Parts: sequence; C-alpha cells; structure tokens
Amino acid sequence: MAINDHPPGTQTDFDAVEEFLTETLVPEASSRRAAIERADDAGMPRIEVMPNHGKLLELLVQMTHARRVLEIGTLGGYSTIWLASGIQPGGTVVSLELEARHAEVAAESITAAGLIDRAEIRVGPALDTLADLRSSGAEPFDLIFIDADKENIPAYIDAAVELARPGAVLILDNAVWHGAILNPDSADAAAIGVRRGLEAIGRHPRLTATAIQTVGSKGWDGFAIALVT
Ligand SMILES: C[S@@+](CC[C@H](N)C(=O)[O-])C[C@H]1O[C@@H](n2cnc3c(N)ncnc32)[C@H](O)[C@@H]1O
Repeated sequence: MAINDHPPGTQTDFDAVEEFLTETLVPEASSRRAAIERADDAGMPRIEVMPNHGKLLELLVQMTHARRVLEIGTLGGYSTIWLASGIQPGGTVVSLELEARHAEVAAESITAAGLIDRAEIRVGPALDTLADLRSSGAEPFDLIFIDADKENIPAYIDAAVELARPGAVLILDNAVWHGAILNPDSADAAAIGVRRGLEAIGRHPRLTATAIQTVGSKGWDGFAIALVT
C-alpha cells in the first residue's frame, strides 16, 4: 500500500497520536503542565504551544548551543520554560509580553520551574521593546521565537533579523493558521499577518527557511524555521 492510499486521519486520530508521541518521547511534559494550569486558573487563554512543540524549542536551543534567546509573546511562560530549560547556565531568555498580568503569572511559573535565573520578562508592546533592545545595543540573540500578535509578524521578523547574530535560528509559530494563509484577501488580519510574515521570510536576503504543517490538539497549523545568514 502506498502512503497515499492510507485514509486521512481524523481529529481523534491526531489527538491520539499526539498523546502517544508526547507520552513516549517527552515524559517531562507532565511536570511542565503546572505552568499551563496556573495560567488557566488565572483566566488566561489556552494558546500556548503544544508539549511536543515546546520540547522542539528546548531541543533547538540545545542543538544550537544558544546562550541568548529572544521570545516574542510570553503568555503564562510555558514556552519560556521549555526555552530556558534548554539553555546553558549563564544564558538568558528575554521574553516580551504586552500584558502585565500575563508577565506576572509567567514569572511565578518560571520561578516554580527553578528557571527564573535564566529568564527575563519585559512588559510592553513588543515593537517598542524590540526598538529599545536595538537602540541600547543589546548583545545579539542566537535563537528567536515569534509567538505574539499575528498582525505585527512582518515587523517582528525585520526586528528579529536586526537583533540576531549570523547563524541564529528564527522560529515563527502558527505559520499555517488553519490554512487561512492561502487567502491573500482574507478579512482575518491575523491570517494576513502570518501570510505577509511568511512572504517577508521568503524574500529576506538574510534568511533561508522552510515551514512544516502540523496537526494535533491545537488543530491545523505549523511553524516556520529560518537560519539568519
Ligand atoms: C500565543 S500567546 C504566547 C504563547 C507562549 N509563547 C506559549 O507558547 O506559552 C501570545 C502572547 O502575546 C502577547 N501579545 C499580544 N500582542 C502583543 C504585543 N503587541 N507585544 C507583546 N506581546 C503581545 C499576548 O498578550 C499573549 O500573552
């Protein structure tokens, strides 16, 4: 039987496979659930990365020996914890968050995970904080994870490249946005932001990239990954 002859999976299949993969390969995901539960108790939305994607972030930090990590979009600190756990002692994740309440809850979870010495949350509109980082001559970043408001993705990509060292890795979450990226005339500003972001990555002279579609408990989505040259 050729692979194309297999029936397409259903959402139930995708959920079961995700659970199997996470239980089999990412056992530490269960201990990281505390951050999700704290955010949930605080009434924050369930829009954090999936556990197996969190582990991917940790692995990418480890594989690239990243010491300086920039995250745009902290929420309750779930992805920050995965990023920070991959970093060497002495390294830092600088995570940018608009909402002071989100940053507060995230700081509690990162502290509870024993990683607060490797993380710094900056509150405010990310575009302003990125401009501050640039004007203050911040040390370049080795890995940058973009996961905030989708409308500003093209601007985040430009800023990220400016703040990255050559050889850095850039990861864009929600790169498929349930397929809505296919419509260039979409009324969904987020879909347009993601689409324009992908186009900006594709034509950026300092980026070489690909994107992977994913399915699972968060639906049909994906991520783009780029190397800053
Ligand atoms: C998808 S959530 C981040 C999820 C987080 N990375 C995780 O996986 O655990 C997006 C976050 O970006 C924040 N955000 C939205 N607009 C922003 C902006 N202009 N500047 C900074 N953060 C922003 C939201 O408040 C929210 O907490």
